[in-house]
Amino acid sequence: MDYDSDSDGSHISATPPRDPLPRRPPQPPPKPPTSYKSTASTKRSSHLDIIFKLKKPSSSKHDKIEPVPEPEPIQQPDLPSPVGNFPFQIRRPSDQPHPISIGRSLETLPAGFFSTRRASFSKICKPSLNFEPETSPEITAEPKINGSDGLGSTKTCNKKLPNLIRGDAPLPPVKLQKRSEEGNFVRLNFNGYKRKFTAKGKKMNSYSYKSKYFKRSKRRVKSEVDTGSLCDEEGLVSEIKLQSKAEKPSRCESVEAAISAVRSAVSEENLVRLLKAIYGYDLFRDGQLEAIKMILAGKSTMLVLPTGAGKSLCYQIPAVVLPGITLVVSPLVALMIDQLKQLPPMIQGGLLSSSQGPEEAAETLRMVQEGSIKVLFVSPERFLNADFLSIFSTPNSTPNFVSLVVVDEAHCVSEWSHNFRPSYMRLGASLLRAKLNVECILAMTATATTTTLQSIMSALEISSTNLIQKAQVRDNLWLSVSLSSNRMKDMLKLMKSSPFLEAQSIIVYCKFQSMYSSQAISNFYLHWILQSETDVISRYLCDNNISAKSYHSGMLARDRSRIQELFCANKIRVVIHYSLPESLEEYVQEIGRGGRDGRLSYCHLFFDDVTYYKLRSLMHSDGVDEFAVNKFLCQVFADDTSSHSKVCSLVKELASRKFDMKEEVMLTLLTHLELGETQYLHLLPQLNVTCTLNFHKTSPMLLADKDTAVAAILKKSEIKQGQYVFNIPTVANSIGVAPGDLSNHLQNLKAKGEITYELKDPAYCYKIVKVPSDFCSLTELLTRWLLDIENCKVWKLDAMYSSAVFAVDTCEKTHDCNVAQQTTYLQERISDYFRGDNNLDVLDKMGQNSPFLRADIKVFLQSNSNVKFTPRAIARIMHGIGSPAYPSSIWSRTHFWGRYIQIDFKAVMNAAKAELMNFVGKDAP
Ligand SMILES: Nc1ncnc2c1ncn2[C@@H]1O[C@H](COP(=O)(O)OP(=O)(O)OP(=O)(O)O)[C@@H](O)[C@H]1O
Repeated sequence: MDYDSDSDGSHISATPPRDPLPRRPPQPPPKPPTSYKSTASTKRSSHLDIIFKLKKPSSSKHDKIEPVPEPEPIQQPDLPSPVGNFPFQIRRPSDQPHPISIGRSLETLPAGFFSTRRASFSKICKPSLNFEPETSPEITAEPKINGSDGLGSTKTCNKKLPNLIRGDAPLPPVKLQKRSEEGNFVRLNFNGYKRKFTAKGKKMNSYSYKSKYFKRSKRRVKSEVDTGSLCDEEGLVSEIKLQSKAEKPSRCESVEAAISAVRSAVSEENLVRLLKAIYGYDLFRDGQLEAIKMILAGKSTMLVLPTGAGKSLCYQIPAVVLPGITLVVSPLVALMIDQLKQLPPMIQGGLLSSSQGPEEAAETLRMVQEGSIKVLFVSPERFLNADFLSIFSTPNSTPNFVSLVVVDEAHCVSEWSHNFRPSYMRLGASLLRAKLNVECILAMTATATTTTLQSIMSALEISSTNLIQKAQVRDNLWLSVSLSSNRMKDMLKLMKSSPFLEAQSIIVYCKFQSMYSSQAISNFYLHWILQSETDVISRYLCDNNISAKSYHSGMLARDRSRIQELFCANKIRVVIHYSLPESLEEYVQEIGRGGRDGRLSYCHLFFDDVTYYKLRSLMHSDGVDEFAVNKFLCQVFADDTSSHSKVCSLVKELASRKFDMKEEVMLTLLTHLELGETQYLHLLPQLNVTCTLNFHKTSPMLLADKDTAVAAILKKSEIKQGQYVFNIPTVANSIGVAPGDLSNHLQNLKAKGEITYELKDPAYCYKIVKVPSDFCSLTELLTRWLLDIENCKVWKLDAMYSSAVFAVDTCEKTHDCNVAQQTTYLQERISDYFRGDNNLDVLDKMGQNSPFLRADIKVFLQSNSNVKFTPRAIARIMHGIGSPAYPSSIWSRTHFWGRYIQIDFKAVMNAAKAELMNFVGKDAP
């Protein structure tokens, strides 16, 4: 395949670029869904005409690669915005001038449509959303959630701010921000003022002082008072709660006494006493006491509490009472660090992460073994490590036995959740019991549908009677939604209106990062630059005198943690979604960043159809076909030998391109092959498998005479430019040692000055346990499973989009648009969704066909006749999404990139399949 070909001749198009298309017949009436699995048949047709304004298209390549577009000026005069009202109108799509109904027309977009600037803003003279709640609560209203805030909260932002992506950026490659739960958002100190505080000490747990993570700039932290604020040069202010040293001794004594009391009798009275002694709180919040009692009774528990409702306390209290270690499994290092920081001073904590140096990890393990760590945070990948597991396979009498395993973000266990992680599949109850000898498991999440809960509880063997579930959205969050065709302008207006204007801290969630090309210093190359939407928006806000900082996964960890620290402890009063979330789970989790101290907070969501279409396409970016799964399986088992002790490896990048499969998808398949009904393989920790080695002291032959490893290296290496290049597992297998042992041996030789070497090519490593007897049925099974996951993601997005459309519609109907009405509607909708209500209305606004689709595919195939395509690869290109074998940096240059984003992905795949059959006769896959 020629990736360098810039011109594919695809400027010749069957689609008349700017002519209006014939109308499609109206959509059939909606059908109620049956289950998320049968997405295609369960989605309801739109009863609304969803429209959007078509901008003058740009078909020039150069238009596509313009730098970040600035928002267009508002064409119409500003309407007065009454205080407390939305500064613009919430409207149904049909309010837009010159509507083009997606239901009836516009099956294709002119080339480059999505690369044009944003549609211009138009104001509508319709009733506006009134932000005055019926009961007129103040923004400083007291907590509404159960229980009191006692000493106030120290824990505010932190963790799992979901992986977001981008908004309506111009076409060249649409790309989700690197998936990370740390989030991509703009954080604001709306008032932008600076305050200087001095403070007396930092809150630390007894272990944390050793960690590099807790070093803080002395310039910014000085000690004086118990509660202070940090302030950086740009005026972002964050409050930190600090613990007075004088308080410690008496507190420790009362904690000891309270722990003994609970150990002798797990009564409510004793637990409240312990709560007071450790945290200073007077009351448990809803669900906490019940969960703690259940865990202390040794019962595995499923806990579903909203974000910020106080889940951490539900394992921290048992951790001090139970005799052994509490292992907390978290999906992200940032999350672990944050949770470790939040441990009360009397709970000794530690963490093990891949980002630690060997000395730091060894020190933590030493402390674990001597029993001086009570709470240990680990990633699920750690469970692949036999050495780690062996530490805990000890009798209950030793200091390092595990009393409790906490699975945080437990929804990651389920493939039907919004954030499935294959490594979480490893946390099945049978493995935890067998390897860790643990009886009690606590699974915690803030967002899970009934289906997700069922799959978590079945994997972790938690009885249905041990489910503690409270409302998914706290009632101190006021929710509103508006459709916007110029989100930047609308957001600015929103922020400059009440009550947003009064808020000190605002989070703006963004979705995408996009690649923009820019002329490089040398004129010969075009460079692609990753630009995060958060950067664009924060720059725009700063230009408009609002102090804002960008925070996204593409930033340096150091910069990120500085911004996080500065903002973290602030009481976030406003959450703005600049882009549609991918699911109601994601929405709920993100709005949960607001009002964590229980005070009233406002959450506004902007949505638009363009973002919806882009996201809908992206939901198909992980999908794979039977053909690819079959090729993948053949490769995985290609190395089968009679000896099952041999280690096989699959270089991630190469395999990903070869099978056109994302790395996470390959890992999902491999994990299924290990943990599915039949165990076909045993996964090992990932390794860099390609070694490039130089000899320095002794000649290679002489060294090989006395060293069998070196002899094997000489035998199995290729010599490239005088260097020995070999595969670590291959050499290790040939001398019957583990790859890790060979690596250690190489390190010794290096220390003696004999060799230098470099390792590259991260690879999945595994041992084959059993070769499948029937590749075809296994292929079919795995493909079906992945397809169900793909459909589930699409359904979740449709449910999110429909909720936004219906919330706007609800407002429209009342002509009064009070934010309370939207809040009530969204709360009900969210609870129906999480309950798994089968009557949930879900719009299906995707077109099913276009008269030009087949003809365009034909032209595309003709102009790329030297390239092999699958129907899915063609559909991805027509939807403007890159894949490992057809990267967006190359394929976004085609004229057809993203042209059929509004036609259902499967319909495009079917058309591509038919055209491929015509084009290559019987050879189409
Ligand atoms: N009983 C209580 N009384 C007062 N404040 C509490 C109580 N329990 C917890 N909190 C405070 O509530 C805040 C949020 O708690 P926590 O971080 O445990 O929430 P969470 O449910 O784990 O949130 P997330 O879903 O983001 O992980 C913390 O500041 C915590 O100290």
